Amino acid sequence: MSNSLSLSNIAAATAQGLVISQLEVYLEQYRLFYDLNIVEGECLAIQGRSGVGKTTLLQTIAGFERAKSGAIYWQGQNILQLAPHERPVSMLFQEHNLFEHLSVIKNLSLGFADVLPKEQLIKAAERLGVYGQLNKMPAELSGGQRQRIGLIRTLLRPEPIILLDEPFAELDSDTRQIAAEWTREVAQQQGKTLLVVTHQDEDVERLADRCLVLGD
Ligand SMILES: Nc1ncnc2c1ncn2[C@@H]1O[C@H](COP(=O)(O)OP(=O)(O)OP(=O)(O)O)[C@@H](O)[C@H]1O
Repeated sequence: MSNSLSLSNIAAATAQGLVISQLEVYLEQYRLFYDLNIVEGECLAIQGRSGVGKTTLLQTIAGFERAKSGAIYWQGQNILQLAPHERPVSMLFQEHNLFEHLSVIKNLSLGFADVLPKEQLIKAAERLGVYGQLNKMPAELSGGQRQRIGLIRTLLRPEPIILLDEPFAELDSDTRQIAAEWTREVAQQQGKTLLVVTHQDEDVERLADRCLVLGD
């Protein structure tokens, strides 16, 4: 099943009265207000000036910041009271994504309760140019290599909602394109619902079904 729903598909389905599964976010946090709906399987890019509240939105959906008030519905259930590890969410932060005392491959295996999707991990590492780093410690990696390892782990974990906070910021333009296209492909194949904070319009074009520009 392809979960890459175009907006026209969504409009058509809605017109036919079909129930569309959504992530619904109604939040008050600090002095910020959020009201957004994201269809399951959609990729939403989030932009806006520095300080407008992009990271706060992702951190609150993931449960790392406690909302002042509101609700977050996923498939009809309010997940706002759940602890971060209980939420159906996998998040890539701007930094601090790897455990320093664990090798890269051990970092990658975190979050897989059953079997590590080793073949998938190796394919991803090859595609993103970090295969040679798998047996190293995080301290031996460059910022861009760390970012790609974090991206692979975040995308391949089983949670259906993926939050990426400036995931390509440390990558050169060629690697950025490869990483964005890989992200899009995996998200589509696995039916992930993706929220991506980015300052780059090219990421929006490569990845997103829709772009939300947060304003004051
Ligand atoms: N713990 C906190 N307590 C009070 N206000 C906070 C806290 N954390 C963030 N804020 C405020 O929330 C607002 C949004 O910050 P946030 O980091 O989400 O912005 P952003 O859009 O992600 O910025 P950038 O593009 O620079 O990363 C800012 O005005 C910030 O001062």
